[in-house]
Amino acid sequence: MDKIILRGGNRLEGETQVSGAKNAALPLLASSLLAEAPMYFTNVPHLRDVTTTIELLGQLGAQVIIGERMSVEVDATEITSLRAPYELVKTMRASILVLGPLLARYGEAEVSLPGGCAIGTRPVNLHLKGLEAMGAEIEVEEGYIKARASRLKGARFFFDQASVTGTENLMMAATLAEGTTVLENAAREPEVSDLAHCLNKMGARISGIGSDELVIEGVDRLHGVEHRVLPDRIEAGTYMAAAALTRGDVTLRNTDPEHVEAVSEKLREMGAEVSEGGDWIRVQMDGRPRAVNLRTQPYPGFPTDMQAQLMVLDTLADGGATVTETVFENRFMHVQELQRMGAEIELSGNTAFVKGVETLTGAPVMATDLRASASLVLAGLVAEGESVVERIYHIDRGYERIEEKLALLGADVRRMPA
Ligand SMILES: CC(=O)N[C@H]1[C@@H](OP(=O)(O)OP(=O)(O)OC[C@H]2O[C@@H](n3ccc(=O)[nH]c3=O)[C@H](O)[C@@H]2O)O[C@H](CO)[C@@H](O)[C@@H]1O
Ligand SMILES: C=C(OP(=O)(O)O)C(=O)O
Repeated sequence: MDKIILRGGNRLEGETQVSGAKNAALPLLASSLLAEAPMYFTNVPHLRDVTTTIELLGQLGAQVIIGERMSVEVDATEITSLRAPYELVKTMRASILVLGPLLARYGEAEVSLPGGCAIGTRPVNLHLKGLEAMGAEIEVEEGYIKARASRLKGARFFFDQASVTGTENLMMAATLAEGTTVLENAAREPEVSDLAHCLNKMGARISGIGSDELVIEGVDRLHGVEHRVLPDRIEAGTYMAAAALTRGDVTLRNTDPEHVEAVSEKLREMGAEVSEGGDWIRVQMDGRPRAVNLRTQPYPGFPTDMQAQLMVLDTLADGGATVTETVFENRFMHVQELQRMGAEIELSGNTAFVKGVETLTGAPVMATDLRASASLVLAGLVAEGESVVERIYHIDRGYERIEEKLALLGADVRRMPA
């Protein structure tokens, strides 16, 4: 397994390009299953989860062509299978996103249950309940969700817990249902809106985009379109944190400042200067961060996918702070590893109490989740001596060439192949 080796202490300076968003690309690729003609996506990030999705679409019988400059064409007009196998779903929970489209277009789907993962149990009960409300018959047998519906019917569905992929799955299913679907307490994440805009270009009739109530009038068919994947706000946030942590000066291009506002606000409270224009953000920092409390919330609140990375700033802050995780029950895998690097953190339930220290020290570390691993890379940028971050395949799920981008900004970092 590849490792990332870092020597801490370099200040990050310069510019980097933000890639397309993983969490937008995955549902967009799945939406190709709804179209009666090929879909063409640009700004698709080169990530392990994207490759897994392409492999899954290929197994279903879609023709996928990977073009130049991160473009991907998906022709799902002649599907040969309606089954998403465990072998692929277990490596990427977002495979559940093929359920809604397959059921809506073909009246049948068999998708492996994703199961839990490092950050919690992560049930899909709301995806299933919503599809049942739309008339689907669903059975769970031998670890597979088996769903059938001759034609889905529009329904009113309330999410008792806002769910990002749940909203995306039901929204995609509803586009081809008979009648109108209303999704209440829908997720408002920008990736949900990006998908909704793409579906409308394909001929869907979705209103309320960006709000917590989506109204979807079903149509008979959707056509193929071209769509550019929106920039990755979590990748952007991670480089913003890296800039602040190393007391650097970094400008991010191809990004949307509005989508990272909650992170920018926290970094400003910590003492960074964050300036922004139409599609760029600059983060400058001098001196030690101030300790700042963090509490994760659905969008537009502070994202759970940035909790681990900003906690690293608190470990080096002047003062103490609490970090409260409200979205997932067990998203503190980074804590033990940060402690091994000298951080002073105490965990109690869903809250971490972080007391800032003067320095972290390099160590061999690893995590079994994407953002926890990213936070360890950030810690390695400032820790004294050498840090070795193992199990880098988790990072490759969500960060494109992280070591190259960081090295171009001045970090002492390299990947050691297995
Ligand atoms: C591919 C993708 O877009 N992944 C993102 C998506 O994950 P994902 O869509 O899986 O996360 P959800 O928004 O569904 O999860 C939010 C909360 O709802 C709960 N829940 C969810 C569905 C369900 O049927 N029942 C239920 O109880 C979950 O356990 C969790 O506590 O949103 C998360 C929250 O912003 C992010 O961390 C992930 O990066
Ligand atoms: C939790 C994440 O992703 P996923 O939902 O794909 O596991 C993430 O991107 O941080």
